[in-house]
Amino acid sequence: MSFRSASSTTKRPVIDDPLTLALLPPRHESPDARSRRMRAEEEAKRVSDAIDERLREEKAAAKKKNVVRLLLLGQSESGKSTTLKQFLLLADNRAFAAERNTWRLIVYFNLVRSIRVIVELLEAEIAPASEADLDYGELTPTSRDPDVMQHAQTVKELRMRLSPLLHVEQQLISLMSLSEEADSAPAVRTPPMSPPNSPSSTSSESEFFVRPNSNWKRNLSRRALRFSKPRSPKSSSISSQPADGGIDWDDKDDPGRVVVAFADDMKRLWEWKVLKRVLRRQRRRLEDEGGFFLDDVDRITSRRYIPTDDDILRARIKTVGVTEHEFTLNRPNERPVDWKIYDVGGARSQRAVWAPYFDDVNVIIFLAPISAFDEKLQEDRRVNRLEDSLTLWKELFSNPVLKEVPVVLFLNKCDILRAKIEAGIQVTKYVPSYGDRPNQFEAVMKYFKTKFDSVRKQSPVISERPVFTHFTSVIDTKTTASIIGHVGDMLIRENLKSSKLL
Ligand SMILES: Nc1nc2c(ncn2[C@@H]2O[C@H](COP(=O)(O)OP(=O)(O)OP(=O)(O)O)[C@@H](O)[C@H]2O)c(=O)[nH]1
Ligand SMILES: [Mg+2]
Repeated sequence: MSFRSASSTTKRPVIDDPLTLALLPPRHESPDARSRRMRAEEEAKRVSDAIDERLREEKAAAKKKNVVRLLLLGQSESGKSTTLKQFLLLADNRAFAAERNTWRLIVYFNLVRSIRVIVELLEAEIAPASEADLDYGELTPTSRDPDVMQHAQTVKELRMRLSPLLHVEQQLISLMSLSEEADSAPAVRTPPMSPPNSPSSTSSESEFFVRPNSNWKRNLSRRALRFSKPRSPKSSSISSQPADGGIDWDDKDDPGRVVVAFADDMKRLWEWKVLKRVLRRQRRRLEDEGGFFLDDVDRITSRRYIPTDDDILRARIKTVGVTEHEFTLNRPNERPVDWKIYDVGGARSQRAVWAPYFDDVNVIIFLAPISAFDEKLQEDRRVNRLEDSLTLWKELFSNPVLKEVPVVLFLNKCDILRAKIEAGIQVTKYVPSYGDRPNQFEAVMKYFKTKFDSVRKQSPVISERPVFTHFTSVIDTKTTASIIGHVGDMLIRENLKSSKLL
């Protein structure tokens, strides 16, 4: 809305439009009258501009009011993107239908990466002692497992034999990178985060990521379907690719062909007792790590493999930057609610971008993977992952902007926590304050919750603000759907209390 003043000129233009004429200044206007008129017009313009501004603000507020804006926070691999996938599935149970062929490639990528991690673990075990391995007290190499050392030649041959399979990882990275370059946002591999001499700084420490909103999935899917390019009339009648994707047996470049060809090698390697010994020695539980598919080799290497929803939830691709997703959730007997979810990267280098979202969201889900009590941060091998989660949680509660924002805490990866406890891992060894409490799943869960509760209670800013805590395993669709329902109910209750939300 704006008022326009017609300019007063001494010489009146010849105008035959009646409305324009009506707005012209009076014919014989005195200087006083002219300045009064000009002041009035300026005032009218000021009022008009103020109204314009208020309308803009009201429109933006109304727009915000109808949308629940949710920010997912937590360290890397805490389960943020997996939680987002659960929301998308809940909004539309066919959410992944068009993406399965893309996820097939990601599952292969995760599977082959596990093989590379294993080969590198074995190689590190048989490598000649380096300076980093020396025990400076005694000036002797740290003890090597002779049972493993006697397989040194086998390990060397293994890399040779598996090289076509290891090459698939590079092939898939190129495909994903090219997909990104198509959107002029090239993908980058994260550099190893540990100090160069750290024993754990093998190349398996670096992790591939894709940039947000770069349409990498769509492009990768298109590239995946390149494998089903138009065939000659002779071959088009009998296509060896399933209609919804899967391996194209006519294309020698389809990565699935190599993955299938190495199925037995992968299974044998995973069952190799020497490997199990190395993993035990290094206290490495690959089966608890994101994107682990070695227990499903038979299924994944079947000739017509299409990922299930569960596979997609378990597949791992690291987030960098912030991705935004909008959708509508319809719940029985409730009015539909529009959601906008911000999924951020959780690695340390990514956390600087979180704060600007704090005052623009009306709920935060913070994910803390409590199974990580015995793990170190990939970015800094000196820091325990549970400690890092608590530090982040503390920082969240010292931010005054969040006084008004309800926070939901997901103490996540409870399934892995249970598996670790059942495997006999002693919590007190990694968390000495646990003392001689029973090394039992429920007791450990409760103890970790009290730690998060006490951080909140000590917060100088928001100690009174209620926090809604859930024990979660966000790869589990059924329980996560019900927890998401509770989050929705909580928002409605909070809305009634404060009339600020929804
Ligand atoms: N077993 C199990 N796996 C989980 C759980 N939550 C997440 N995962 C897996 O852990 C891996 C990492 O999860 P993501 O959702 O990618 O983690 P993120 O927080 O988005 O990580 P960044 O993008 O690096 O910040 C994935 O392979 C998930 O399938 C859980 O509760 N249980
Ligand atoms: Mg993520």
